[in-house]
Amino acid sequence: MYIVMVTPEIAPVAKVGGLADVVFGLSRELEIRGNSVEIILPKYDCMWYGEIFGLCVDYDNLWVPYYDQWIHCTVFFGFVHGRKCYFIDPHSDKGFFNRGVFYGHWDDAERFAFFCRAALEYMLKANKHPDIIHCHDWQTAMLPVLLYDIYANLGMTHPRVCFTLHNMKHQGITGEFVFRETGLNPLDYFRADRFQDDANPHVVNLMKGGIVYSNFITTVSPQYAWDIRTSEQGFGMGHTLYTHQGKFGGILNGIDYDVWNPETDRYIPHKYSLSTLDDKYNNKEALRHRLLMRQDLKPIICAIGRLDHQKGVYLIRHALHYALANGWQFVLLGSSPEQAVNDEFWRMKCDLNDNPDCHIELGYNEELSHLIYAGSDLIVIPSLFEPCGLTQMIAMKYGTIPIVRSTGGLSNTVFDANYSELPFEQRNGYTFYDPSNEALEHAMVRSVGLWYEYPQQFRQLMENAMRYDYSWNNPGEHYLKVYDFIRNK
Ligand SMILES: Nc1ncnc2c1ncn2[C@@H]1O[C@H](COP(=O)(O)OP(=O)(O)O[C@H]2O[C@H](CO)[C@@H](O)[C@H](O)[C@H]2O)[C@@H](O)[C@H]1O
Repeated sequence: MYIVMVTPEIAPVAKVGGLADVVFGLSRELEIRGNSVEIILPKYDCMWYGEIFGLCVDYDNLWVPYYDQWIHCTVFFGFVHGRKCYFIDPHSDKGFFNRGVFYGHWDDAERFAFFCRAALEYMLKANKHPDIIHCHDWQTAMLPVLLYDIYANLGMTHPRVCFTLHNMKHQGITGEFVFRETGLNPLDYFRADRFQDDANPHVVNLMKGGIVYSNFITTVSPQYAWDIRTSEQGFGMGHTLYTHQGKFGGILNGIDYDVWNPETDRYIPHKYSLSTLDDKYNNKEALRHRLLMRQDLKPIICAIGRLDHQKGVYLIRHALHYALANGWQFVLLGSSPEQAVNDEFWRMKCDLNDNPDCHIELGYNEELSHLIYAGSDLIVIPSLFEPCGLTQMIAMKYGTIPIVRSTGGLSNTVFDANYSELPFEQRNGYTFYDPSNEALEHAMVRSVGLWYEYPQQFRQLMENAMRYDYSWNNPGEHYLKVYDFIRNK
């Protein structure tokens, strides 16, 4: 099958969050299974160019409609760790993708609507007729309607569109100008059953339009698929998803075991596996050494991720203080797009600077994250909502036990050591439900209690976690079934 991914991110060159990992890992898996996969994304000025190989011009004369003008674009080609990527570079004084950051500008909707039109124009001109176009999140949600309204009439009748929702919190709320910008008639699309937002009839909801016009919609775990249809976690999209539920389903993400594997990880000093698990503790020593923490008989609890409200920032903060108050160790790696949250954690970092049981690293550091996954005993993930979550799956591969709030994908992947109905061999972590300090403390006490009092059982739990297969193998198969299903329609 010939698949084109249209995406705002791909790891590691253009990564803000887990979406980037998913696009990379899924593309790789699909290729391993004999499919042809190409990836189209914007050519951001802030990409990590050192990881793009053989970057060269693929198509220099692409003219993309924009209101009543045309914008000249150049399309570059390059390999990102073996994946075939096409980067669209618009030459406009608006500097669409030359802003030094990926997102966060007032005209984000306009920038990405343009990207959708440019991606289709490029496929048309370069004579690419994929079986499947796979779009990711609101940034690419204009593509299916543009395909249907404009490009099908120009001969692109073959491709079917799969649209994956990674996070319902960001839906691309904007004004009706995006239709005029991309060559669509607002009267046709600014309607209640199409792009009009359900809560505010005066605004356009790009994600909603993507749902209406795609052939199939997926989200990144079965539980989240349920949550967003039936609860406030849908951020107002429940009704639309209910209406389109016949073409909607949840497929659990995978992680890329080529990147996340303690047996081969180039970023950790001591490789290990199930049979050499003792070597994990050398990484614990190395982590403490690197972060100037004290070597002692204490568990290390870590937290890794975006410090976004979604991730339960107040619970992360509490976990840190609670761990230190009990004489355990804590390592935090994270960053926030919000200045106030960053400032708060900087203050905490300064206050705890001399504490030998704690390290706070603010910013994005891929390499350090590997050592933290390998060197920690436990990872805390108290998310208020979590579409899938990759960090718990990565941690388990490294024998690091997750303590999670049971929501979305976390509840599909982490099974409580004490309370799960599964046999002990299938239990792999600790869960709690109530988003309160007390519920979190209870789960932390249970996990650390086992670590101190019953090390053999704790080790058994680590082995259980490491045995789980959260690779792209199963999800890859599921996505191919979805593609086949819509291709034959
Ligand atoms: N400061 C930092 N330094 C280094 N590495 C860092 C880091 N902060 C985060 N990371 C890494 O980024 C990834 C984050 O994965 P998440 O699942 O938490 O993604 P996120 O919430 O962004 O994405 C959304 O999309 C993904 C993919 O669908 C869903 O799993 C998720 O639930 C949804 O919210 C992990 O690989 C983690 O190690």
